[in-house]
Amino acid sequence: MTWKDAGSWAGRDDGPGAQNARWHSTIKPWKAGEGAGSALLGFASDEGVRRNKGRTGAKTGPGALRAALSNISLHEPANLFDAGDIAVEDRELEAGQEEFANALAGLLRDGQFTVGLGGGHEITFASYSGIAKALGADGHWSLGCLNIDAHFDLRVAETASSGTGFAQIAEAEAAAGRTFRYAAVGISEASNTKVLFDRAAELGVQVLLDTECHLGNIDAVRGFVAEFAGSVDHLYLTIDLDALPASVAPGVSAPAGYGIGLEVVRAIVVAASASGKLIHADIAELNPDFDIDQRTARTGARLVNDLIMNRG
Ligand SMILES: N=CN[C@@H](CCC(=O)O)C(=O)O
Ligand SMILES: [Mn+2]
Ligand SMILES: [Mn+2]
Repeated sequence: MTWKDAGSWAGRDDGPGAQNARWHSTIKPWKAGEGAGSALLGFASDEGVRRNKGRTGAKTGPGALRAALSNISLHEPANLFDAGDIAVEDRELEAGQEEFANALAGLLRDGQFTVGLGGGHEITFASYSGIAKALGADGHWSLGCLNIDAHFDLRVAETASSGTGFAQIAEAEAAAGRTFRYAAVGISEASNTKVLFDRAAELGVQVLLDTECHLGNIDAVRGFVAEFAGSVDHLYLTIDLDALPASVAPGVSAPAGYGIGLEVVRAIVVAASASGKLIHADIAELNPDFDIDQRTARTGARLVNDLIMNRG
């Protein structure tokens, strides 16, 4: 790991002290044993998106998220660490996922709450693998995977991609003798074939459709998250930015024609964070090449901030 993209941590300076704190003036490079806090770990990859025939460019997502986080004001004391990036080079996705998993497990063992900065949604299997390593691969723990996404990412294919993450997790959980626990929120009927809906039903996936995720239904949405979190030992939250409307999140591989509103996504994120079960979260699919005026990066950064600052 390297303290790459350190140049991303720069911004407005209104003076010293906690009253003027922002991310860029607070965050430090991570070193083991410096106390529990929240640690960022980037996954500079879009190989999964390339394999899934999407629009590449997400590998510069971690740096763009750091740049958008930099100026966000901090109203409470926070122990923030940056553990750098794991970069996927030369189409070596599986090796990169393994490297990310090892680095993540080290951060979790050090007592950090961790946030992965994607990268394509192939970060999901890397995140899951790191959590499993930290918890003990053969253990009897239960992990709930909560995905905010327009897509199930349950594709079954010869090679891993940004669209196969939860099928890979289902297989790994079955091999370890555990039950696959997956809740997907924001799923679009228009963007997932019947094959994928049938696979989700076979795997017992709990689903909230995009059309159900609106402010008029917010209590039910919060209840869905709380109930899912209450049913597992540990919760892993993954946010695919293509769950949001294309007007809010244009900088993704597959912009949403419908999408769920930011108020609802934030309510889900805060409910997950406040559940007391959240062990790790990540944010995926930011593609700065297609962003407009940092819209998607700023939205993603705000969600990362609110996730970390609302921990239960
Ligand atoms: N990360 C997942 N992506 C979607 C991509 C859909 C698309 O490119 O239209 C999926 O595989 O279903
Ligand atoms: Mn998606
Ligand atoms: Mn996805």
